[in-house]
Formats: sequence, C-alpha cells, structure tokens
Amino acid sequence: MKLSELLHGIRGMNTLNVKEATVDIHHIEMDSREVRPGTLFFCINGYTVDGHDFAQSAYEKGAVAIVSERPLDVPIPVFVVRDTKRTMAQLSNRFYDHPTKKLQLIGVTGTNGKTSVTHILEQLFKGQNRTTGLIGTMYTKIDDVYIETKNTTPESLVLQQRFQEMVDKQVDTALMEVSSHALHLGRVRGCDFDIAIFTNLSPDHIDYHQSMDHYMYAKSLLFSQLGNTYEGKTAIFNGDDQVADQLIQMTTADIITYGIKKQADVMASNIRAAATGTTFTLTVFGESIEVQTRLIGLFNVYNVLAAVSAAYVSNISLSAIQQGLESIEGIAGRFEAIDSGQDFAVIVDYAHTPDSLENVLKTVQDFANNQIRVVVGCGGDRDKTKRPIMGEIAVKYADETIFTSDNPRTEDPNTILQEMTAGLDRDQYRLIVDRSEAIHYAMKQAKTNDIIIIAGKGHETYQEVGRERTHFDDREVARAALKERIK
Ligand SMILES: CC(=O)N[C@H]1[C@@H](OP(=O)(O)OP(=O)(O)OC[C@H]2O[C@@H](n3ccc(=O)[nH]c3=O)[C@H](O)[C@@H]2O)O[C@H](CO)[C@@H](O)[C@@H]1O[C@H](C)C(=O)N[C@@H](C)C(=O)N[C@H](CCC(=O)O)C(=O)O
Repeated sequence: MKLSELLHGIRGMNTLNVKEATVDIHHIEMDSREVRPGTLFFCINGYTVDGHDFAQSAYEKGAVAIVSERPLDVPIPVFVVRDTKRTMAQLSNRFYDHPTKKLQLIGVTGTNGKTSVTHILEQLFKGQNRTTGLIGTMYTKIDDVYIETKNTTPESLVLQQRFQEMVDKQVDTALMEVSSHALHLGRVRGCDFDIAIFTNLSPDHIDYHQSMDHYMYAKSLLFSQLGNTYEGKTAIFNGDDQVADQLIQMTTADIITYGIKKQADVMASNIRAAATGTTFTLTVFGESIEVQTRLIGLFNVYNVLAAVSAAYVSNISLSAIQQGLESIEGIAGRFEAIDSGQDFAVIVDYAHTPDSLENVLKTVQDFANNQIRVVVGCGGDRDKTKRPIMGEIAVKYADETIFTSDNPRTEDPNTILQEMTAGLDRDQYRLIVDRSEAIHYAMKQAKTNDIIIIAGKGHETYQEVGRERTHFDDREVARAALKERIK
C-alpha cells in the first residue's frame, strides 16, 4: 500500500512530496524492536517510555515513514498528528482493509463475566458449525490456534491484525472482551461491532479511572460506538445491574435486556442450584424452555443469559441453545474443580475483584456442609482501593482465610497484605506470603467435605514479581499439594 493511500484524508502536519507519497508500506509497527524494512512506525508516548525516542532506531532498522506527535530529525517522511494512538487505530483499520466489516463482531464489556460469556458463546456458535475467533484475558484464539496476549483487549494495531488473520482463516464470528482501559485508550476505535454486551459494574480499576462514574463512562463508549450505525446492531444489557438504565441511554442500537430479578426480554426463573451444575427455566421473548448447565452459581446464570441473548440475535434456535448449554464442560480457571480423588473440594477461580470474590464465596456457602477455606491475594501496581474490601469479604464468608501473594509486581507483597488485612482482627486470618506454601497449607488443613477456594489467578500460568513473569499455575500447585497429602 502506498503511503499516500494510507494517509489519505488524515489531518496531519505535513504534505507529502511526490517521492514520499509513493513509498510502499509493507508493515506497520508501534514497537521499534519489531521494525523491518518497509515499515510505517508509530511513535507512542507510553506510560513507561516515549516511543518518539525510538524513531532513530526504527529508521535504522528500515522504517520508511513515521507517524509522530512532533517533528523529528530523521531522513524519512514524518507525519505529525495530534494523537498517534488515535491515528494508529484508524490507519491499522485501513492497512488491514477494515477486517471487522467482514465478520460478525461481538464485544463483551463489564467488570466480571467477560471471559465466561465469550467462552459460552464460542461453544454455542461452534455447535452450529460456525468458525469463531476469540480475543480476551486468557488468550487470542483463531480457529483453534492459541496466541499469547499481554492485554485483555490488545492495542489497535495488534487487534486489527488479529481480525485480518481471522478473515484470512474464514472466521465468521469474532468474540471479544472489551476492557474499560481499551475503550478509554481508543484501542477499539474503528471496530465495527454488531452486538455489544454489558455484564455488570462493580468497583475495579479505580486507580486508573479515578471514580466509578468515569469507569462507567469508559464502559459506555462501547455502546455509543455501536449506536453510530444502528442498522442491524444490538446492545444487550444485564437489566438487574444498577447502571444498566444509564448505559441504555448511550446507544441508538436495538436493545435487549436480560436478568433474573426485573422483567427482561431474556430471563431465568425457577433456578435450581447444585454443586454439580444449575438448572433453570429460560424465557426468551415469551418462549420458555428448561436448561441445564454444568456451570455453577448465580453469577453464571447471568453469564449464560448474556450469551443466550447474543446467540438468539445471531439466529441460533432455542433448542440449539439448549443443547449447546448442556454440552459446556466448564471454563478454564473459572470455578474450575481440581479433582485428584480427594474427599474435599478444591476450586480455582479468577475472582480478583470484590464482587467476583463475594459471588464465588456465596455460591460455595450454599453447598458447604463443612469448612470453607480461601487462599487469596491482590495484585501489585493495580487498584489499591479494593484491597481492604477483598480482605473483609474473604473473612466474612470463609472459616479460614489465608492471605498470600498474587502478582505483586513492583510492590512489596507484605505491604499489599497489610492493606488487605487493615481493620481485621489478627485471629481472623493467616498470612503466608509464598503462594505455593499457602496452597500447600490449605490442603494440609482440609478435612472431609471441606471446600478450598484458590482465588485470583484462575487460568494464569505465571506470577509477576518485579517486572519478571515466572511460571506459576494454581492448578498445578494444587495438584502437587494433593499428591503430597495422599503420600
Ligand atoms: C497502562 C497501559 O495500558 N499500558 C499499556 C501500554 O504500555 P506503556 O504505555 O507502558 O508502553 P511503553 O512501554 O511506555 O512504550 C511506549 C511505546 O514505546 C514503544 N517502544 C518501547 C520500547 C522500545 O525499545 N521500543 C519501542 O518502540 C512501545 O512499543 C510503545 O509503543 O501499551 C502496551 C502496548 O499496547 C500495553 O501492553 C500496556 O498495557 C499494560 C501491560 C497493562 O497492564 N495495561 C492494563 C492497565 C490494561 O490495559 N488492562 C486492561 C484490562 C484489565 C482487566 O480487565 O483486568 C487490558 O485490556 O489488558
């Protein structure tokens, strides 16, 4: 693609001369380390370093043009724009030829449930022989090929590239978790969503968004973006959530609500919860069927309703939905049972927000006929306000709480634990900083019919200490501890 073609109509501070305009762009990159000959390089002023400082290095590695926020002294065309991130989203979309226009794109936002909803949808679509792509916290998955990701919602440039790969592999439906950071930072600018889903809103990421209102505004961007071209667009809301009515105002798309408490288009009633799964009556626009799922807990009923709403809009019949839901085995790291034949339950869950921790603990309380033990921590360099709240929730529901490390990053884990336990009586909890030791301790204490919840990391296979990631998987450690116990 010619540089002039890519930049056509973009407002920026230079006019390309004929020679510059005919430069061929073969790649686009925002990281100088990835630059190859023929690359257009975007200088991004980041949170840790300023990408403009790598312009020279990008040029030396073969960059043929640069998009920047200020004039630069390099002998290649430099196109100066007001905000390189925004321009990058627009140009990436162009460079990869608007891939989201060529597939059905479903975006899921909300504090909790994004991963579960996208994975339930994946199963429902696969049951209809549709090819899916998935972008989220755990990974990007294109036609059963897994790609590791750093962010829940990747940067626009990576995102558009992934969509193009999906189009190349004839994926017809892309399921994407859309984080509030991504919405706020414009990573999904240019994505042509067909369906947008709101799951729920509860305190999280307040370090970044500063207030719950701003957090909600960030979420609302998905729905205003969807409403820009309302034809064939559907916005799906959890009608039981307290901000649903406000978010509904943000879109001109068709609206579907789901819920349990208030009247909604898609509803669950007569819910029968068991330790092995959940059964309920599903009513979709007045038509009712009985559904059975191995997913456990009321929060998962909401996740199922969100997915059902999107599947229904995507012309999947109620009977196919019913069959699809029955076939779902579970979701990795989400209420995942670790079973090595022991006589007590071990559950690994990603619960890392106050709300999700409470949901998981409340759910097991319904089935518990002996002690509940929870192993939990809070991440470093992230929202500190949730630490004492998570601490309180843990001791409120569990008979024994073991506070431990969970991705302390550049913070001292002891400081994080102090903040989690501030205000608690010393005899309400145990502190074991080393996460592996904490899990081993919980296993050693377990008696018949006890329930152990290992919360916070779920599917993660690493522990972030300092700026390094080292291998750590709660499920592996739990299995090893169970083996040791049996010996
Ligand atoms: C705060 C934030 O969003 N940071 C994101 C940001 O990193 P950054 O601003 O620190 O980037 P930087 O390291 O300063 O680099 C600036 C620029 O210089 C470039 N560079 C850098 C070094 C070099 O040698 N050459 C070079 O060109 C970089 O490629 C980049 O373009 O840009 C990176 C690349 O896109 C992101 O991976 C990174 O997300 C970090 C990992 C992060 O933790 N983000 C969190 C806050 C986040 O976005 N979370 C949400 C969801 C969370 C949830 O729901 O739980 C998410 O969607 O993941």
